[in-house]
Amino acid sequence: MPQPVTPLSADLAKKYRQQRRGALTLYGVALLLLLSIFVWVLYEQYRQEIQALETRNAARADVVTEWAKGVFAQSGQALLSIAELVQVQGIPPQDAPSSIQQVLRNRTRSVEWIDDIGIIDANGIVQASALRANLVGLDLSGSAFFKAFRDQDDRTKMVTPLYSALDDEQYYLYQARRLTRDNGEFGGIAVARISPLVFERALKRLGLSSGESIALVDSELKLIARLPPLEDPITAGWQVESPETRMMLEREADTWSLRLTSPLDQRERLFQMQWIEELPLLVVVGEDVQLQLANWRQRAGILAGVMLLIALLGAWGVRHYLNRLRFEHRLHQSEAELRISATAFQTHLGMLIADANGHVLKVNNTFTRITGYSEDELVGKSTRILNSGRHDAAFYRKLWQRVQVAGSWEGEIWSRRKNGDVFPEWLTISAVYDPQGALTHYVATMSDISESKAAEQEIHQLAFYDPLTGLANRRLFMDRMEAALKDVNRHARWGALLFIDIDNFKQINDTLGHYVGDQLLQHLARLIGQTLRETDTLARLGSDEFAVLIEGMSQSREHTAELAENIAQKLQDLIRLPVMIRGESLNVTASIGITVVNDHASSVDDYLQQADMALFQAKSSGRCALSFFDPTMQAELLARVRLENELSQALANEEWRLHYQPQVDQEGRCIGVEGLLRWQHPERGLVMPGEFIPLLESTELINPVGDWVLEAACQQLAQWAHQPGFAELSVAVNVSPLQFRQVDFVNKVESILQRTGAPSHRLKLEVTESLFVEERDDAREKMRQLKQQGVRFSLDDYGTGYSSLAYLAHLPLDQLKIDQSFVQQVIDSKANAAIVESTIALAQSLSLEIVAEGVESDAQQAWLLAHGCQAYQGFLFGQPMPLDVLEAWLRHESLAF
Ligand SMILES: Nc1nc2c(ncn2[C@@H]2O[C@H](COP(=O)(O)O[C@H]3[C@@H](O)[C@H](n4cnc5c(=O)[nH]c(N)nc54)O[C@@H]3COP(=O)(O)O)[C@@H](O)[C@H]2O)c(=O)[nH]1
Repeated sequence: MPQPVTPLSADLAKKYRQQRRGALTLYGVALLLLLSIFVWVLYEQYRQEIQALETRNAARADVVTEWAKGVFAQSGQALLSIAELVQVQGIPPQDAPSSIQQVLRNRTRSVEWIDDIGIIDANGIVQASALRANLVGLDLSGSAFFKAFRDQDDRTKMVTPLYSALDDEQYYLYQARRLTRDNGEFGGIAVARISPLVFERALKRLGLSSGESIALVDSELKLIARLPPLEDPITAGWQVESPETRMMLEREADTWSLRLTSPLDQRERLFQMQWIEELPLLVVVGEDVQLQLANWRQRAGILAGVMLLIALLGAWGVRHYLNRLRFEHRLHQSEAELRISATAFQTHLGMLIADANGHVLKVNNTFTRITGYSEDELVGKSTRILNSGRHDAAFYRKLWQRVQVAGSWEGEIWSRRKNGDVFPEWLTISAVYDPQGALTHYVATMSDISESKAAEQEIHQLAFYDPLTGLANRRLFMDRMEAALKDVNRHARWGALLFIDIDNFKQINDTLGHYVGDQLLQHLARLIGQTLRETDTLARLGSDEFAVLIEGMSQSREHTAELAENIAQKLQDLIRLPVMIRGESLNVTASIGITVVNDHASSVDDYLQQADMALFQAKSSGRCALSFFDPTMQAELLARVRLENELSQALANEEWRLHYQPQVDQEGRCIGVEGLLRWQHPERGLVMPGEFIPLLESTELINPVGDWVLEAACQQLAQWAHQPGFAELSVAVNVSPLQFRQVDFVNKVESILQRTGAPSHRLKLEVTESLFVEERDDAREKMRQLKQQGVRFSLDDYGTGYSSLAYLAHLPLDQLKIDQSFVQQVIDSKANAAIVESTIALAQSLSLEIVAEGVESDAQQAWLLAHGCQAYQGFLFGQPMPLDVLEAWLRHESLAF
């Protein structure tokens, strides 16, 4: 019992893909999260580092600021004491050094960073200098800081940016204090000169960490002091060019922090800048960012390493998981495939697995069912056990070569069942290779195609063979003809095509029944087949029509025709031999049409048509005839076909006309007319019945056309019935035997009479003796029925047939019509005269009217009258004429009688 194959491998693959996608997504999300945390931690640390740096810088800046403030507070104190002293003592004159000079010196010495102290009077003249007597008397009234004190009453003290000293051209800071007299007036200023070196020395004492820088800059961004010290030319008074710093100065903030590349040593630093309150001094503390972030970078490196490790561990885990997933998926897939294989193995196809040596390893149930061998009987055996013996060694050699080269072979092959039956199968053999490319197995699938082969054979048989005789049918015959035409050309040898038609076969069928007819056909098929060579083709094309194709007969047309004629005669002789079927001895003959196949330019249809025409000609010349195709006959037949087509359209095109020929009595008075059919052809004009009546009869078109004649004649009778001079006229019409034999002929005539209202006793139907050759009783009965309606009958063309007089006597006839061939010879031929005489006598004895047709001369009329015939029809009295001409003629004649 095959197991259900679920889930399908497509589902498995989908599930596997989903799980794999899930795992990868989870890993990716975790990695992203971890990376985010890592970045966040690093950023936080960085931020803290920078913050710590800023805090440290600010603290340092505060220290420097406080220290600088202290410096200027001390020197300011010294200046204050001098100011108080001057207020008390006043400014001594230049030439009288006083104790004030000493005070100035003392103060200069007491505050180590004061380079010199001087006093400038209210006019801006240097009055005293602690250390530089040469400065005394110098006029500084134009200096900015002096003007500031002189012009601003409320200014008490001031520290200047760096100024270059006039004496030594060194840069100094100047700290000044207003001197006020007792009366409160401006008394000048006390000025302390402070060397920038004092700051440098002081900063050195602060001690710098690596990468740290501390600088003091004046309000005009001139460098006062800087640690670590810079090399020449960057010394005190050096103008710091830093757009960022200038920008910050312009913002007028007290303190700020910014990160920039130092314009002094080009190292990137985080700077803390801070104005020293009330002093034109800017403290700039910087820390080398890269140096300070070294630890942070180290930590970041470690963190990145950890992060990478985690990512790798995660990747390893995911990979491991995916591998496991893949393994499980393959496992499931393999299981599913195994189940599929197991199920597939048990299919409606027979399956066999053999090893590389062709020894059976396994077969399925279907194989067992088809071959009859159980698995146990086959396992270990060579697959040759199944060979049917219908194929030679070369066949099997090619088969296995194909398997080796292409990896597989498939085709139709005969095999043998266990019970010995040979059967056709559709076999597929596939070679199986291991991953190294070595052949390991063969897998064969097979299906028993006996039934489909049989059906195929049957279909082929039905499609190409006649079921009754087993001969080729028209289709197969046409194919063979096609092939033969090619051969004619290739081998330059002519052939012949014979159409054989059994004479009067229909009669045999009708009289002896279809079974006998079939038996006869089978007998003839065998007979003809035995006579012909194997290379000839015999086919049954229609009910009793056989065709024979004989190829490669001769290189000359005449010889081919001669041979074909001999064969045809031989066949006719054989067919003529009596045969016993169902106790009946049958003698049949055959007509044969022959055409020589000599030209590949003509098509198969052309040749079939030629043979058909030849057969038609043969049959036209009577039973057991033989005829060769004649091109003139072909032209005639084509004309006939064209005429047939035109005739079939004539009724619809209203091309039929009825002309009337008068019939007169011995006085010349018109006693009736004969209606004669004419065809008003659109191109050929008026066509006489001799040209078309036979064709109308052979195509049975005579029936509808005959109906039209009857209808036209009756309508005319009805019209004349009320016209004086016409009412007494009878109208005779020719009725073909075919028309008369119609089952409903009597009904048709009756209904025409009824419909038109024609007086039935004025209608005369002209019938010929041939009507009574077959089914004479039926004819007589129909005549009798119509006679009861008043219709009259005339026996036309009397004398040309061989009617039994005894039988004629029993027919309900009214008139005998002497054929014109006798009438016209009545004067010149005694024989004809005798026939006419006896005909008149017969009519008289049977009490029949007698009318002579074809009377052309007075002598003929006189003779006829002399011998008792008193009614005449002929050109002597009038030709067949259209109605209006006839009516005019009658009026003229009626005047005459
Ligand atoms: N079934 C039908 N057959 C018909 C019909 N109409 C005519 N026919 C048959 O055609 C035959 C020829 O007819 P047609 O050519 O019209 O010839 C008729 C006369 O014209 C001709 N005739 C009469 N008098 C003379 C004469 O003095 N000389 C002369 N050479 N010919 C003459 O005879 C024909 C009449 O013959 P018949 O019918 O036997 O009286 C015609 O024979 C019919 O068989 C039709 O409607 N249906």
